[in-house]
Parts: sequence; structure tokens; C-alpha cells
Amino acid sequence: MADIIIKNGNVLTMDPELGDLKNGVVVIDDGSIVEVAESTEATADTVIDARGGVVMPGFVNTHTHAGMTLFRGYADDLPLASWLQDHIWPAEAELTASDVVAGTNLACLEMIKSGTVAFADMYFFMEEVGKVVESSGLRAALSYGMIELGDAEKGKNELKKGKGFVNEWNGKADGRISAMYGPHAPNTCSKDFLIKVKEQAVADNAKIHIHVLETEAELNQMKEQYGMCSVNMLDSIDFFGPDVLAAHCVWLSDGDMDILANNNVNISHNPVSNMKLASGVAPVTKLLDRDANVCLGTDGCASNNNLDMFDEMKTATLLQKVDTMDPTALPARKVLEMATINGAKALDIKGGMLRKGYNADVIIVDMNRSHLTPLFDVPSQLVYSAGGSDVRTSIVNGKVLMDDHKVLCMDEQKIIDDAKEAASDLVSRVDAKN
Ligand SMILES: C[C@H]1O[C@@H](n2cnc3c(O)ncnc32)[C@H](O)[C@@H]1O
Ligand SMILES: [Zn+2]
Repeated sequence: MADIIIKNGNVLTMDPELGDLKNGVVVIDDGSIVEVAESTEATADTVIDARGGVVMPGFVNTHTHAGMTLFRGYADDLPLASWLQDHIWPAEAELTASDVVAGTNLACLEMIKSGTVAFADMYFFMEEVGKVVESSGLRAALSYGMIELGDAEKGKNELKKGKGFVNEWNGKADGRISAMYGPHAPNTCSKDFLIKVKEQAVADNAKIHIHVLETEAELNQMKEQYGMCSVNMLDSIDFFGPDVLAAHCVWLSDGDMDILANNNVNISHNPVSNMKLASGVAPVTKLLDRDANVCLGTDGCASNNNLDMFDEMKTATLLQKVDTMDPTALPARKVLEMATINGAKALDIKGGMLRKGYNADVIIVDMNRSHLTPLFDVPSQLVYSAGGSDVRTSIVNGKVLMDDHKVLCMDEQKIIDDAKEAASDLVSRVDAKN
């Protein structure tokens, strides 16, 4: 007897070998998918009727700062440097562990409700973040955000903290949590520090999450400091490899794209954040033409201002179309691959598609809705018309986290109340300081 059978669904497997099933079943046992077919002989403890819905792999959000949900709408309509240095960093200086718990709970709730099953996070108080993720039921690749600013002593402490987190949390929560090193960016961490981080990550067999060439200001600063851009500097210290998740990658030359692609670097494209902070347009189609693994992230809620991967997919494709003046650029199925298969590859997760032996990280999207009618093409409908609130059911590691829009693993109202209170107390403390 299996744990769960999902039946009567329009199954978008995202598996190029199996293809999609107009009416199929997905059988789940012991955290894994054991069958994807048109019908099954299996029986299960729980049978979910997905009639009128699309059954598909949940989304992998490859760049977040979950705790920053507390800063949703806090400092909008500013360029990145001023947003970060004049508003976000002073506010983050007042953050407490319980603020980050409140913000991360809110983020996990929002992600579960909108179909994200796994995310890559870089922030502070990561032990607390780990505990929240563990109890939420989600999957995550977590990193402590190390900001060294060329101060060797600070760098020692930051690396110690990063290492402590990696050593304690890698593989926790039955393998749902992996831990990465999180040097913030090449213009906030020195070359010497980045060399040490890479050495440590290799020694610990851990991956690295870093912001790269997000803004023109970073490009100019790096050229002034090193006589080369961030990608060339990182390449010169053998930083790149399939173990690196590089967020943003907006200001790339053709040569930079070759370096990233040839080194199998995973690139998290974050179009909404890049548009909101007017950072620029990442050359996604050119990267995909080079077979680079480009995945999709929301960034933090202060620069987005939500964690909805449907919004991110639609923005990603529209942005490439208008940037290249080509309406065929980044078609719906390709952007769905970025949000599922490519993200899973970046985080080394056996997921992103519905295939026997893969993680049972599955969502059901309700298509029986006015704004999703009529239904000619499932990927198009998901990318251009659907939104996070259309997700009806969410399953991670074979556990139902949300059933028919009801979140089972978290107290939704308490999380909202706690977040409101934490955000208002935090802003009062910040205001009192200034
Ligand atoms: C972990 C630190 O990273 C900061 N942060 C959040 N969003 C961005 C971004 O788009 N670029 C650079 N840094 C970012 C966050 O506030 C933490 O200080
Ligand atoms: Zn970021």
C-alpha cells in the first residue's frame, strides 16, 4: 500500500523522457515518486482527486533572503546602493533572531501557498532559519550571508560562522536541508576572503551561493579595484564550478557568459528584483544558448515584493521578449524548466520533474477558474495566466503541506500576526536609532 495516489490530474511531468499525461496518476511512497502513469493498480492510504487541476513538480526558488519578508514594502523605489546601504543594512543591524524567525515563517507560508517546494536562502541567524524550515516541511539550501568588506579580522569571524552553520546543518531534516557557504558578493568580500571561502567549501564538500554582477556600479567598482570584472576576478582564483550558485549575473560580457557556461556555474535569474531596483536585464537567452544552467529566483521580499514563482516566470519571459524584440524568446515551457528542473539541478535535488525515484515534491494547480479558461496549452496557461493563489495542494518529501488551499503544517493566522508585530517593533527600533 502506497502513501498517496494523485489521480484524475492533467500531469505535467516536465520529464522529457515520459512527456505529459492528459489524464494520469502519480503514486507516492516513503517520500518518493514510485509511479507516474496513465493508470495504476496501486492502492494508497490517501487518494487525492486532482480533477480540473494540473499536477506538476513544485517550484525551486533559487535566490531568496527569506527573513526579509519583514521588509516587504519598507524601502521601495530606490536604486540598489542606496536601498541597501541607507535603508536595508541599517534596519538589518537591528534584526534579532526572533525577527528572522517571524520573517522566515512568513516566507515559508507564502512559498507553500504559492507552489514553491524548495528554495536557496542567504541570510543571518541561519540556525533559526534552519529550525523554521525543518518544521515547515519545505526543502532548502541555506547559507549564512558573509559580508567581510576587506576586514581580515571580520573575515575570520564570518568564515567561522559560515563553517559552523555548514557543519551543523548540511543534510539536516532528513536531508531536506543542505547548507552552503554564502559570501555576499565580489564587491563586499575581498579576493583573499573569497579564496579562503572556496578552499573551505571544497574541504567541506559544500556549495557556494553568491551575488555576481548585479549592477553596473559593481562592474565599475571591480574594474577600478582589480582592473577586471567580477566574473574575471572570480575566474582568476578558480572560484567557479558546478558547486557555485551565482545570483543575478546581469552585467555580463560575451566572454563572461562563456566562462560561466564552460564552468557549469548555476545562474539564478531574478527578473522582478532586477527590474524593481533598475539593475538591468540579464542576458538569459544568450546564457541558455550556451547551455548554461539558468534557474529562477525571487530575491528577498524587499526588492520584489513577493515570493511568487508564477510572477517570476511571467516577468522572466516578458522581459526577454522585449529586450530581444523577439516574441518567440524564452517560451513558456523553457521558463517552466528554469523554475523546476534547472533549479533542482542547481541545488543538487532529485526533483524538478515527476519521475519514478524522484522526490515527491508535487503541486496541484487548480485550472477550473475563470482566468484560466479556456485551456489550450498547459505551460502557456501556467506562465501567462496563473498565479500563486491557484495552487490547491502542495506536497514535499511525500508529506502534504497544503491540502485544498488549507495549510496543514503551519498556523497561518499566528504567523501573520507574529510577522506584523515583529515588523512594527523592528521599524520602531530603527526609527528610534535615527
Ligand atoms: C544577505 C545580505 O544580502 C542583502 N541583499 C538582499 N537583496 C540583495 C540584493 O539584491 N543584492 C545584494 N544584496 C542583497 C541582504 O539585505 C543581506 O544584507
Ligand atoms: Zn539577493
